[in-house]
Amino acid sequence: MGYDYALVHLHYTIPPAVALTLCYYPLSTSLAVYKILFLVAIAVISTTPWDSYLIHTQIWTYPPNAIIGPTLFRIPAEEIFFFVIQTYNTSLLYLLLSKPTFHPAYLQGQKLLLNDGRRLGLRRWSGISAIVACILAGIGMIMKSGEGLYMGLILVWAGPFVLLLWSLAYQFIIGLPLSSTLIPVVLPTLYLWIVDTLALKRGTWVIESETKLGWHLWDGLEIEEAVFFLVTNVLIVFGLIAFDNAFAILQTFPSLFPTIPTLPSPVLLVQALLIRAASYDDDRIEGLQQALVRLRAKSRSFYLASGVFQGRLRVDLVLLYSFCRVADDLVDEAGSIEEAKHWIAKLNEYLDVTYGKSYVKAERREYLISTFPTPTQAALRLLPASYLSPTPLYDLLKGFETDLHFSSSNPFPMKDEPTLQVYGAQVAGTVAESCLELVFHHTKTFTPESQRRRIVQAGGRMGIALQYVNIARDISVDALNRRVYLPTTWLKEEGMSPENIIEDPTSKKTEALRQRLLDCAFEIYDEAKGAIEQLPAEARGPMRVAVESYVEIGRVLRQPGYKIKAGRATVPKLRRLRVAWNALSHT
Ligand SMILES: CC(C)=CCC/C(C)=C/CC/C(C)=C/CC/C(C)=C/[C@@H]1[C@@H](COP(=O)(O)OP(=O)(O)O)[C@]1(C)CC/C=C(\C)CC/C=C(\C)CCC=C(C)C
Repeated sequence: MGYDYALVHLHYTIPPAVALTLCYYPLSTSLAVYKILFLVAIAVISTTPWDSYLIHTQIWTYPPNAIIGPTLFRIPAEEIFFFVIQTYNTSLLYLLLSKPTFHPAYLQGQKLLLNDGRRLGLRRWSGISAIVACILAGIGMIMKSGEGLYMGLILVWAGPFVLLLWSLAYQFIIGLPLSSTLIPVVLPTLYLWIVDTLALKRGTWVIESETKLGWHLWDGLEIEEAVFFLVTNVLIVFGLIAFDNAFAILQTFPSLFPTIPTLPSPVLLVQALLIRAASYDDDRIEGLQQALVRLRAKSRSFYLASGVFQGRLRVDLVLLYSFCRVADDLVDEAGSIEEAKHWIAKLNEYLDVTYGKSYVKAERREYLISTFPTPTQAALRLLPASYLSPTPLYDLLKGFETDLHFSSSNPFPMKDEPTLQVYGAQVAGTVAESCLELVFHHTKTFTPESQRRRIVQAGGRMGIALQYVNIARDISVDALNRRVYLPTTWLKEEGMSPENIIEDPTSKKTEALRQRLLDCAFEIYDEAKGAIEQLPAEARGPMRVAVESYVEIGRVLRQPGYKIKAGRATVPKLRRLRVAWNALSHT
């Protein structure tokens, strides 16, 4: 009996497990726990017979003075623990690195396959050929026995699993960012190579000389060990990618899978993976890709927050953002007030079509194509209207109409704070209400009607707070467009007029008014934030991140001596990450 192998765990595998757990804990979800348990179970079940055979045939031995004693099918308890902890560590690293990835945007439908099909097909078959070649080489080594035996056994054991996962999920394996594919394989592999070198040198485990090739990757690291750790990490990461690929299919196509369980069964996951790409809704995939690009380009705060929402709620929030953004841009970027009015009228008509007031639903698509510019069509078409009530959306358009007053007979419509509140409620309170409708639709927890009403009311108030932050941030940018959202009554109190702001949006008096607006924003925020804790548990943390990452812009603006650079206040990336972390860790 000895503690050498146990000490390897104590020194090298448990510390990274603790560190990764602490990092991932605030981001963890029941789906993530399910994925890890699923993978650990497969790792233990698939490795045990193979490892037991290696020990039985003495290809691989453990000196009795290096292990504590208990075994399962001759495998020391420390070794079984290795299967578990390696799978756990690599999985956590993958989950951490792939958290921001919006998997539905990486699906490849028929249209995309037609464009890129040859290149993809070539890569697919190259992968299959390489894996099959490794398996055949492994069979050859086993048949020859002798020095290639251990390498042959590794290739023949791991090869079919890699082949299966590659065949099912090669599009994702090729298409996902390298941070979700290469890095979670390379980092743990390098680390385990170093640990293995130390363990082999100390004699914690021994590879018999007659059944190994005798090649070394570096001094003390046998090639078989290097390949073993590489392929096991490849298997773990490919397994997780295949899971995410299947879940992305379930999440993206309500027409194929009208409802999905929070924890999909392995059978459902395989069913999803086996669906032919020809049955995917190409337009939906393309629309989701565009929505993601729009969100990433236009809102750092909501892009960051979108990463912590899950499943179909995340998909629909991204689509709602895209709809609101496109509608806002159509009006804001119009060349004249007439054109802006035209777009508001068309958007109103589009809502009529969508909600079936004056047209039959089949005409919706036709109306869209004949009315709106091509780049905006997918965002408008993919609005998740069946779960959203129309009133907040019509009210949002009313808010856009208020913006048109700035260049008409009433150039400064924000005469006092109540008027500003109404405007805030229209352009942002409505958005909050729509977001909350999606939350209630997509979460399982039952929220009584009276509680929903209270939450929606507080959400509306929070929307106003965020809109105030938005206005406080954009005083200079808005002044360039001859827009002053600061209430005229406040300006009068300072002996100013809206024109003074347009002439000099950076004066001391303007700064004081910015702080006054922020004070109001924070007062409303303080009053409304408690309602987030009444939301279904699975939406609370993500909603805190969405709200806090936007409110942080206001905190930056309130810092004494803060100077706005390049026209707009921004929150540095690390600070945004810290805000998200704190929002998720909040209990
Ligand atoms: C996580 C995720 C993807 C969320 C999506 C949120 C969403 C749908 C946002 C839509 C934003 C948008 C383009 C609206 C059009 C009107 C508008 C411009 C509103 C202003 C947003 C500012 O965005 P941005 O800075 O990009 O705009 P400009 O560049 O200045 O044009 C607003 C400030 C409104 C944002 C308000 C919300 C998202 C509501 C937030 C409140 C909740 C979700 C409720 C919180 C819940 C409780 C219970 C308190």
